Amino acid sequence: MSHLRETLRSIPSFPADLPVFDWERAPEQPADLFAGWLTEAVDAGVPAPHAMTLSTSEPDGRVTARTLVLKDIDEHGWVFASRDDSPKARDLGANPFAALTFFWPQLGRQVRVTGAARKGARADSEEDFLARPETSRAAAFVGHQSEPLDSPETYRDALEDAVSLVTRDPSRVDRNWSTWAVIADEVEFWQASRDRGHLRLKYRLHGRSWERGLLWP
Ligand SMILES: Cc1cc2nc3c(=O)[nH]c(=O)nc-3n(C[C@H](O)[C@H](O)[C@H](O)COP(=O)(O)O)c2cc1C
Repeated sequence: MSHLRETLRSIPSFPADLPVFDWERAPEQPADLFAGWLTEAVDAGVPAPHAMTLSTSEPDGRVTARTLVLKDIDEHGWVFASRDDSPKARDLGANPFAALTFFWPQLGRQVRVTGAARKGARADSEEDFLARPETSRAAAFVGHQSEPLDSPETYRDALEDAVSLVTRDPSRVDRNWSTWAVIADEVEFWQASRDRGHLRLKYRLHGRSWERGLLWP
């Protein structure tokens, strides 16, 4: 057996002490259960508990995924922000369906959110942009996200120019920055159990109300 395979087999996926998921008393709205689990992840000290995997599909059906941070859950859904000229935004322009995956290992929990992503109002995108730290705003102004780069120096020079732009004009907004909301039609909560009696509770939107039921783990 290779050393790597041996190492991988020896790693436990979850700690011994896990919360018990009282699924029968789960709230009617998946967003409420999600907010509770996210708060517990924050309280448990899970690093970057707001980090999530966003999966999209390219026009030819190839699937791509990357990590983003969750910005909010509002009346539309699970909100993230990115550039309009990024590959993910192009994917969503061609096929709005997306999936978000959260994993909070210390609690043995995974949440999967699926639905169509819709671009937020311009005012929301501008508000989100201006709430970002100065260096993040500057990085956005650099642009070219995901395009080939010839050297780190080229990027650093462009970033330096963008930092001075932001310093000179702190209220300047990048019109290419947008928020998006994944309007969930399915949300699945997965709770690990030490004795492998894992629980999966799936919410499905039927018309305007959510139905929920267990899935075989
Ligand atoms: C922890 C973490 C958080 C990130 N948050 C964001 C984000 O909120 N928005 C964003 O555009 N990219 C974010 N990124 C970078 C993306 O993962 C990705 O590299 C970038 O958006 C380009 O993706 P694309 O080529 O699929 O469009 C984050 C990366 C990490 C590791």
